[in-house]
Amino acid sequence: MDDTLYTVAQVRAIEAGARAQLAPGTLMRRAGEAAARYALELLGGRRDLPVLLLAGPGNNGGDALEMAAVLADTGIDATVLFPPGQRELSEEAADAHARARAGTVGFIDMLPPDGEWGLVVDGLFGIGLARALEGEYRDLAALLADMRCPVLALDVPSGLDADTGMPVGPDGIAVRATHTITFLADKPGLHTADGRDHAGLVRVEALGIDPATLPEPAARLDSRAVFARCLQARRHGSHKGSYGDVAVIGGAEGMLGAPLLAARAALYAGAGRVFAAMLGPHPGVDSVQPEIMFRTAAELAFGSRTLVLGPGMGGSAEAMRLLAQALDSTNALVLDADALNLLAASPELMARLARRGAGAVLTPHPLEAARLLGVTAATIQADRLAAARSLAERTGAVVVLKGSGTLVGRPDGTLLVNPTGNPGLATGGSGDVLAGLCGALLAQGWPAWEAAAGAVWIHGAAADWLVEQGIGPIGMTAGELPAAVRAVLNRLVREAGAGRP
Ligand SMILES: NC(=O)C1=CN([C@@H]2O[C@H](COP(=O)(O)OP(=O)(O)OC[C@H]3O[C@@H](n4cnc5c(N)ncnc54)[C@H](O)[C@@H]3O)[C@@H](O)[C@H]2O)[C@@H](O)CC1
Ligand SMILES: [K+]
Repeated sequence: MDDTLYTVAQVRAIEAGARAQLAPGTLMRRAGEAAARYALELLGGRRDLPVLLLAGPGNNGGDALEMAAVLADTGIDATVLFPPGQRELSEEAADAHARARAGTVGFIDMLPPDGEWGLVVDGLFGIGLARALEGEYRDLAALLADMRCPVLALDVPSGLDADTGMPVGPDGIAVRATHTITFLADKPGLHTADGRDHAGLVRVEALGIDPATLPEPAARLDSRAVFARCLQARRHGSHKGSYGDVAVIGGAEGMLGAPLLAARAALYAGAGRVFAAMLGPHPGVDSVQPEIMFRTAAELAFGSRTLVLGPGMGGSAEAMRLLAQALDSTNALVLDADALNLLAASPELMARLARRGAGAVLTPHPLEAARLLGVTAATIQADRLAAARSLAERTGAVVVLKGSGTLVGRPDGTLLVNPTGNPGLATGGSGDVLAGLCGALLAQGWPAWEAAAGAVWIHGAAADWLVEQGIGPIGMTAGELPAAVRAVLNRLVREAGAGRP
């Protein structure tokens, strides 16, 4: 699977390189043909269903015109909505326009109120959108939300920034497509922030460009290939000591749930032994999961345990002392929730984190990331990739920026965008499960990068597995995730070892 993601600037450079070697209009023709093939697929091969194509003023509109001409040639009733006043077409878009006019394509300049379509195609704007959708374009984008048929976006859902996954411009809106066929290369904005909601299912169409000639991508999609080498089948001759200890440090008074969820996740993800080291009073035993060993945080010997700090930890002086001690240790660390808030409030602790070098994974949600960088959560969301990069660089840690299309970044600028998961994870405690899962993978010897990438992918895949069984997304609980994580992890290990005797 091609997992590469390119910025708009990179795509423009790839385009310029390709154009120089091809006859004029070749890329647009290929884009139109590929989109028409995909449309036929989405129509289930039926040629009796009418297709509406919205064509904008730029080359994205040119793609739509080219596509309309191809669809009409195959006998499909294709209608192009080409808003009036768009007369400054590029040469290739003008050619596409002429081809569509010469065939049986119908042209309209207003959306009929009673139109019934088998498919609607969004060819208003692609990567050339320079400001928020306004006027009739905005109205059209909004109208597409009410379509009862599939909506196929060409290249990028109109209005969406392909770099960031946010609508372009203040108060901008973007088309919500069910499918997107994106040209030349995949783009990060289709997979993070609001991107997944707007793009739907993404198909990449390389337009005949050999992927081997592409430059180093700005980011990649997270996939099992990133952590495949860590998926080891268990040896018969092993014992609990072979799989590491995880100690979850948290649970200030009244905040027992978070560390328990993290501890259960660590157990179900295969840690040899799991400790819950509580700052506040604790029950002594978890009757649901009696395998978890309770300790008072102040008395916990760190030893060589993997430490998961933060779930329900609070902001006490004791919490701060434990965090400082952990930062000064050489133990593998996951820092979550309150540990991140403490870090954000203390330049001194931040300096210790930066000094310690590798071996720490930070798992902020956008608000925690905002506190760490001293900005607002809206600023983080406005460019999640930049935020994840900047946090990883400043802290020297592997950073997991949570949210739709979770990002995993490391200090050298390498960035992953996670494609698994669903809105069922938008529930209290799912972050605690992620932290515990990541801790368990570290405890089993996975390096920080693989552990973070693996935890994020598996956590999302576990939620997807639950949804497949009718458990969520509405009402999925964090407590249901650890068993699903276990199922996914075992399946991955089985599949990685398939073929071995
Ligand atoms: N990059 C490539 O190699 C290829 C690009 N193709 C298509 O071309 C697209 C890029 O084409 P363009 O650069 O022409 O860009 P777009 O088609 O995305 O739009 C740019 C046009 O819209 C106008 N515009 C920008 N923002 C506006 C706004 N808010 N309201 C009204 N008008 C606005 C601009 O003045 C310009 O005329 C790609 O997304 C893709 O669909 C394809 O033809 C295939 C090859
Ligand atoms: K579009």
